[in-house]
Amino acid sequence: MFLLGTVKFSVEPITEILIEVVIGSLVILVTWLILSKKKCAIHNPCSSRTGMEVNHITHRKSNDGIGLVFFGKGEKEFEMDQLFASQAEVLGKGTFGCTYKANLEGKDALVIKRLKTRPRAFGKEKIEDLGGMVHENLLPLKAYYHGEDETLLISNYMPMGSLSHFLQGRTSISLNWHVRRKIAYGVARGIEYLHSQGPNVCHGNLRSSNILLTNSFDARVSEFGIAQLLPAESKLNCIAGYRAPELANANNTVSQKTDVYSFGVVLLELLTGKPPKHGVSEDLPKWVISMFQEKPIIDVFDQKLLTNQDMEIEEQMFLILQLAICCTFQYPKNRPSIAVVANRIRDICYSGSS
Ligand SMILES: Nc1ncnc2c1ncn2[C@@H]1O[C@H](COP(=O)(O)OP(=O)(O)OP(=O)(O)O)[C@@H](O)[C@H]1O
Repeated sequence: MFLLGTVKFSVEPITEILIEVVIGSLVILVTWLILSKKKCAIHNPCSSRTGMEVNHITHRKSNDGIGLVFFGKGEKEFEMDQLFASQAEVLGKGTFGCTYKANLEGKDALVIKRLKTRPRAFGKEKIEDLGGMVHENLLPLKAYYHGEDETLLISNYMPMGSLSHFLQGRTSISLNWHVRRKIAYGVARGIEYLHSQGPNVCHGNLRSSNILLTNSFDARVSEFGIAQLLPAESKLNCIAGYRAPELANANNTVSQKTDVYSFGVVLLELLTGKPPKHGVSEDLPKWVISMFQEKPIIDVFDQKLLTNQDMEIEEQMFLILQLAICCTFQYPKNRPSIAVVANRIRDICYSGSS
């Protein structure tokens, strides 16, 4: 059980830790009781265990180190002139700069992120590291442009849009539990892959608008690692609602544990259907805990998930809720690693018959 190994006492306020330990112990007990009834045949919903593509990435660099650089094995698909001449629409202004959709004639649409700050020294090498990260649950970088005045990151446009687009009701499609748990597991595996690249590698800005969906509702996490390209921005990132409490301290920066916190908030969004900032000031994790004290647990869940009265689904939702609470524990050392989280989601959701 993941929690026992991570809980340690220290000089921090003892009451806060005691609350986390009590919640954690309950999680362990209930999880053990429920899962001990289940069989262990694992049905992995994804094609491969690791999700890593077998193709090794080959970087194609411009000769002078400045200009357009493509990742992968494909041919150079376009020139900068074509990109600048294309029809572009603004998708939004995010933490790291403006994002455009570019329609090039006869080609699939592209997304271009124009970084508002120039990456620090060695930024190009770091972008190339990001371009080498390939996993089926990450949206790969297709190319980047590093010019005299600006840096652009280029990826494929995902027509289905983001998870937040679906959860915040901007479409009439309502995601059922099977889709939501697949997204949760996919995101966990994508982040697990990122974290496996080194102890300091993290996403740094995980949120539901950075989880893009394929036509079959598979998750592709975007914007990974940009926070670490632009360290000056890393304080600003992780917008309110997804930001782990320790980032309030000016000495702390994003880390694998702050990713786990943000992932816990995404899990809560999937379970409750509510935005990460619930009400005027209340964070979703706090709202969920306050609901425990006042109402039956079932009232926490998105009512759209409760229409079938399926006991097995409700049991899974309950267990994933407990996991989300562990991910959003106040103290980073009490949070599980993302690898443990991914395994728990697999055990909870895919170890039975469904
Ligand atoms: N490759 C993509 N395909 C489709 N939509 C995308 C793609 N990349 C980003 N978007 C969408 O474009 C919008 C603007 O993205 P942008 O990254 O600028 O802002 P954000 O994700 O809201 O904020 P932040 O950059 O702080 O994470 C978001 O709604 C996002 O979901």
